[in-house]
Amino acid sequence: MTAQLSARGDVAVLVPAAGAGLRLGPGGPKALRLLAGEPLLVHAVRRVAAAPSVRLIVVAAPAAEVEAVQELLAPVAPVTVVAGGAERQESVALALAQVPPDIAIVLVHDAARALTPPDLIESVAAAVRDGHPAVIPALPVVDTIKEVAPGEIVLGTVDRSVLRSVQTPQGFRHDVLAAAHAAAADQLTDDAGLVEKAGLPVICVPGSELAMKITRPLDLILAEALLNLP
Ligand SMILES: Nc1ccn([C@@H]2O[C@H](COP(=O)(O)OP(=O)(O)OP(=O)(O)O)[C@@H](O)[C@H]2O)c(=O)n1
Ligand SMILES: C[C@](O)(CO)[C@H](O)COP(=O)(O)O
Repeated sequence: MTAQLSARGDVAVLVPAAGAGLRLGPGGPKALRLLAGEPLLVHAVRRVAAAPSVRLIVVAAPAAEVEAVQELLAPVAPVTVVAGGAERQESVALALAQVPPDIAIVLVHDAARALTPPDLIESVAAAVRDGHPAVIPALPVVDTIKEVAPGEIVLGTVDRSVLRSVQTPQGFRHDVLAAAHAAAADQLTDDAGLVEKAGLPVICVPGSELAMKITRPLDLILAEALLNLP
């Protein structure tokens, strides 16, 4: 059954899904790879659509797959699909252009974080609603981190107590995200980085292990196990 989005919601969620998935290995665009018989993008969008604050979902699909993705998602939720760009940041900018000015909060997600629970989406949106211009879900770093020089020469050990592993969805005041993208000079790996460069505060809220990014082949096996959790 197609989910209904809330007409009174104040949140748009952008779902960049145009990546090749090179680290996952051969098998086509990552967002269309199957997890328990369904594409990762379907898992991701179903969970986004289940978050009560969401009024609009915009997916950036691989350019050759726009129509296929529209058909794939039609039974899942009402979704706007655009062609993505060569880099994640470009895909986000192309999706952001579809968000009307009356939507106050924009969340930027990854199709690759297919099992992200709706309550994480709500907690990020709530922190933006509470007055934070930029909010990112994050987890403590569990490994010891070394800084290395070329040749894998260890230069030193980084104090991991001040490090966080950052997830999506990352939430922003709409005007803040739009200005950050308009001013972007480099391709960064996340949207909060653009806001940091603009000198605005970014805060972390607790992330979720379920919001893991499916990146390498073992991640698909882990995700399948997570899906089967009671
Ligand atoms: N040009 C791009 C590159 C990435 N993404 C999306 O950004 C998210 C996070 O990127 P990542 O997990 O790195 O995906 P890929 O770029 O596909 O992976 P890889 O780097 O292994 O090729 C994914 O949902 C991916 O589809 C995108 O929309 N457009
Ligand atoms: C946005 C992100 O998921 C936050 O951790 C991450 O930066 C995406 O990086 P990738 O190299 O495109 O996977």
